[in-house]
Amino acid sequence: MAPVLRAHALSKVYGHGDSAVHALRSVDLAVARGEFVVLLGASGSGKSTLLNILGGLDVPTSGELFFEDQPLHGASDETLTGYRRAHVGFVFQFYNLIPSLTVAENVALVTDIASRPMPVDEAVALVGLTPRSRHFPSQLSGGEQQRVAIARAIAKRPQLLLCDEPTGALDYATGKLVLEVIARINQELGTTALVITHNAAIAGMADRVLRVCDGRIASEERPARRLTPAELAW
Ligand SMILES: Nc1ncnc2c1ncn2[C@@H]1O[C@H](COP(=O)(O)OP(=O)(O)OP(=O)(O)O)[C@@H](O)[C@H]1O
Repeated sequence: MAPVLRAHALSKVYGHGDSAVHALRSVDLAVARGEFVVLLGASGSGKSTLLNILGGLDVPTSGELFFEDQPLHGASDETLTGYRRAHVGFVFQFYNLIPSLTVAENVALVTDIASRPMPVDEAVALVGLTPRSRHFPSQLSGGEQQRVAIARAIAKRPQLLLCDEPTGALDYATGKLVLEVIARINQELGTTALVITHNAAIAGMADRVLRVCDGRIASEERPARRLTPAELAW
């Protein structure tokens, strides 16, 4: 099957001259539809830069990037906004929920503007928060707030779920619950998932693990069997 994302010789340089930072150095990558990819790597290795470019939040300095057959390199801001809106759900370390809106209302913000969203209740149920649907973010734990952020990201039925350190602010047990939700969405909805983490143990959940080092994909491995988050230990 054709990859959903294809990058060729993707490079990103921030700044100029002596102060130039080579955040990505000629990255080649193809991501299969429905794949669960974990990105590991030291701080500053280029993981977020890569994820942001794949998600149309940032643009490469050079190289090519395709979503299905659509070129994203050299695309206008308008095209990138349309790409993100239609196809990409983002989850970040901090949940970025609107404090004055309930769980359901936070999710509805997205479903109101999406073209073929799932019902809000369905998105909230997928992350296991139906009983908390009318609660406000301040009434929820960190892990629950992150699950609301995931519900919001997937409610528009994106092709891609891009997660940058989704468990970075959570304790062990809570982080696992959040990862279980991401794994379930990947498997039940077939959403292609890319997850950045500092936590090598999470890699056992993946179809493929990419190690990013100094702006390059230094190695990749495909675990023989995908573990469930419950089987992970760290
Ligand atoms: N807007 C920017 N301007 C200048 N340099 C940047 C910018 N964004 C990132 N960088 C630099 O690019 C390099 C890669 O950063 P990036 O955030 O992609 O790394 P990372 O692997 O995600 O790190 P972390 O795990 O700490 O989030 C770093 O040296 C960083 O300082």
